[in-house]
Amino acid sequence: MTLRRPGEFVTPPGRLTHRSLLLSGVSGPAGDQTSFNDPSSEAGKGVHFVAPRTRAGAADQGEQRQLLAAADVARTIARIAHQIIERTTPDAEDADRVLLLGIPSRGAPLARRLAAKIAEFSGVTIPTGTLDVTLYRDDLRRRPTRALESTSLPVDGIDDALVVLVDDVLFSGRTVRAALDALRDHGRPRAVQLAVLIDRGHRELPIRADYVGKNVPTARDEGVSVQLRETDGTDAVLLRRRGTETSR
Ligand SMILES: O=P(O)(O)OC[C@H]1O[C@H](OP(=O)(O)OP(=O)(O)O)[C@H](O)[C@@H]1O
Ligand SMILES: O=c1cc[nH]c(=O)[nH]1
Repeated sequence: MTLRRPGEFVTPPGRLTHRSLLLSGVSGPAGDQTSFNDPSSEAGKGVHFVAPRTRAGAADQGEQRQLLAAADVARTIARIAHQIIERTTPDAEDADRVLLLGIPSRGAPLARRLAAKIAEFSGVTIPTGTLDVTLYRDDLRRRPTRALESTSLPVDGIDDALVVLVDDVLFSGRTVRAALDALRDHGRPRAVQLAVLIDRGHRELPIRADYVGKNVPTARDEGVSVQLRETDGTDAVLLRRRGTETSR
């Protein structure tokens, strides 16, 4: 673990090999429409379940199909940013301390982009960070050689904050489940919300997102690939044939 700025803890990628190291090292002081899964919100209705696609869907026409182009990705991120502002009112006097924590790898740049848009639209700068969930995954025995990513929490920690977890794709829900376990080792947020660019359905756990950029009905053997400038050199979302029936 290294200390970047006072109070900011960073677990370097690839350095930790055991969950106990993480625990001792970072327990610090501390559809087609964007949907908003507020149970009280009209906009959220109908987005909690995504019907499975049949195999005769668009991905059958080739090995991959573009679901979102760069401009669509930008618009979708801007829409989610507006929804986070609407729901968390970060500019209100009595607002919760809101934090955006990206789940590596692509959740991290997404969180930063959301924060930039929120600052642009509301004038409020929301602290961002990253949360590595690798050692909290429930498939470590099946895939023991995953590289560790970095955890970098805002200087004031996560206690009593409204933490918005950010990820690119929501599928089985197991990554988010791991993220909730990881969070618990860093503090006790007042509440945790989830923002994802793509919800492709096929949940295996009772988890849903509060902010969804795009619901994409998929077959289980398809794959959604989010590409971002920061990690892939370009912005796009692709639907790919995957050839496996199992989740990761
Ligand atoms: O809901 P789930 O079934 O857990 O799937 C969603 C996760 O899968 C991908 O991550 P992956 O583990 O492939 O790593 P990556 O972010 O480095 O691509 C994606 O970025 C999500 O984090
Ligand atoms: O299709 C999928 C499933 C999980 N994670 C992804 O990034 N894509």
